Amino acid sequence: MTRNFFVGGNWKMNGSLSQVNSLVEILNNASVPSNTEVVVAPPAIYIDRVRQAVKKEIEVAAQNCYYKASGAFTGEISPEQLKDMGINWVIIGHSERREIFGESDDFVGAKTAYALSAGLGVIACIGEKLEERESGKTEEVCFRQLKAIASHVKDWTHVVVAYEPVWAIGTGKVATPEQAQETHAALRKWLAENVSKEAANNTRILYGGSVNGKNAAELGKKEDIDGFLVGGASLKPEFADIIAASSQ
Ligand SMILES: O=C[C@H](O)COP(=O)(O)O
Repeated sequence: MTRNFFVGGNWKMNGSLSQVNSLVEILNNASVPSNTEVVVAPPAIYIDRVRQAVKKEIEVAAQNCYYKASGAFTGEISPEQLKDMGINWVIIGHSERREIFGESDDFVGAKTAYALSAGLGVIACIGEKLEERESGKTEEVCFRQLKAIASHVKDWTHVVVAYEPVWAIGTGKVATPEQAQETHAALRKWLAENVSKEAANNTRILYGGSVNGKNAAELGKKEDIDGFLVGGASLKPEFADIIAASSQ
């Protein structure tokens, strides 16, 4: 099974209207290899503008959503509303949502299942903190987070897993290709043993954490690294190099 490469750009809470327009221009000029899916996640207020302005080869994602269709949930956006606006992807369970906004493993699992049932593809994020890696708990933490998703989600066809070690996010401390590969392989083995062989073979596992135009190609060569979830560098022209790296 060939897993198509997947490059996600998570803009987080960055950008102004004029910066968003410049980023769209960069994206529209970027060449997207035929084996690569590119999905960018602007702040919610700019999602529709980006969707309308960006070329069709590039999809747009939300950075978060809730797990109800509608109702008194101030500040939230439903998966149904995203679909209504032509959005087909959402990022769920980013470590910033988990850490800053207190999202639990179970909440992340429930939101993932609901978003899938509404027809969205989900980029489901997992990853360990520095102290967890240093105490040898990387796999334990990642497996716990995956298990919470698997307890809600049976069909993984539209799930993309993003492994983002928290210590590598926004720090410039990228995991080495070997470190990332080791964890990705363990995650795939976990999927084979706990979900299905099909899910293990087909599910894209992205690496996220200080990916840039220089390190992307080496990381992307590793067998179990199927793409990236990029933060800071997705706000720069070098994002086009990261997209291109997938074909090297
Ligand atoms: O969602 C993206 C990750 O948090 C990675 O962010 P970064 O590339 O700025 O380290």
